[in-house]
Amino acid sequence: MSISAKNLCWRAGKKTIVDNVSLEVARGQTLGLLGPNGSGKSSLLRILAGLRRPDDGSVMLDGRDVATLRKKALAQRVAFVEQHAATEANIRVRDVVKLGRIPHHSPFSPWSHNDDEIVTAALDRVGMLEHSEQGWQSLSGGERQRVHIARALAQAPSEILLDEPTNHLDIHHQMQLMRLISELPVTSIVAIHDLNHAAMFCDALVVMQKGQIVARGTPDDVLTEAMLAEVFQVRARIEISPDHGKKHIHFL
Ligand SMILES: Nc1ncnc2c1ncn2[C@@H]1O[C@H](COP(=O)(O)OP(=O)(O)OP(=O)(O)O)[C@@H](O)[C@H]1O
Repeated sequence: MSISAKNLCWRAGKKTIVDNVSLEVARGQTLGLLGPNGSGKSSLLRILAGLRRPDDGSVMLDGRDVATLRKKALAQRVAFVEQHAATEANIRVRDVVKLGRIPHHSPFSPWSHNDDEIVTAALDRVGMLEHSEQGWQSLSGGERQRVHIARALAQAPSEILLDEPTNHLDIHHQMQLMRLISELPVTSIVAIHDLNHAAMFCDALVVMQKGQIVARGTPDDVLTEAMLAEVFQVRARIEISPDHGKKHIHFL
């Protein structure tokens, strides 16, 4: 397995935020992480990214415990796009994306033409190449989000974790980004609220509720009217879309 977690628990005070979570994602697969607000998705992603030590359990990358990896080695393979990622300084868009190359350099390895090409390709993939020279502070919310994703791509990760990456994006860019994530030859775990996008773009889904995994499997298996009623407290009618052949949810 590319990334796996075994019996993860994380507590804040007396509250158990992530409660005995185990999961596995095969190389190149896209796992969607669903759940109501406050169900523990961001907390779980932070643990999987190695930013937070679990109180119990372990995260493995290709069978190796991340707790044994040095920070730099972890950053060379795992990229994380956080929900409220902030960049304070007013640096150019291109320089923000260049930050993604830092884990691949040492004080003795100079910036190379290859790095430039990787940064250019990452900007191009999110449609931000023409904004390369623009200052960060002048970008719109959606443009900033796309630059954060370009930075993660420039990191050339083998695993990418994204916390609600389509926040701030218009529908065209939401679709473009979800398609990009699903087509990347990279293992992806993406926290997502749009259940129709989850059906269209994810290989597998995990549903969280109160810190626990309450459903898992293919989108076809997981997205049921009963699950939506139970976990999200909404009434819905689900059909197979005649257009893309995946489940499509009509909220009632
Ligand atoms: N450091 C912390 N201390 C105390 N409680 C916390 C801490 N971090 C998160 N929580 C709580 O843990 C729960 C899960 O939060 P988390 O952000 O992981 O949920 P989420 O599923 O990502 O939610 P959303 O969909 O709203 O982004 C929430 O009730 C939150 O208030």
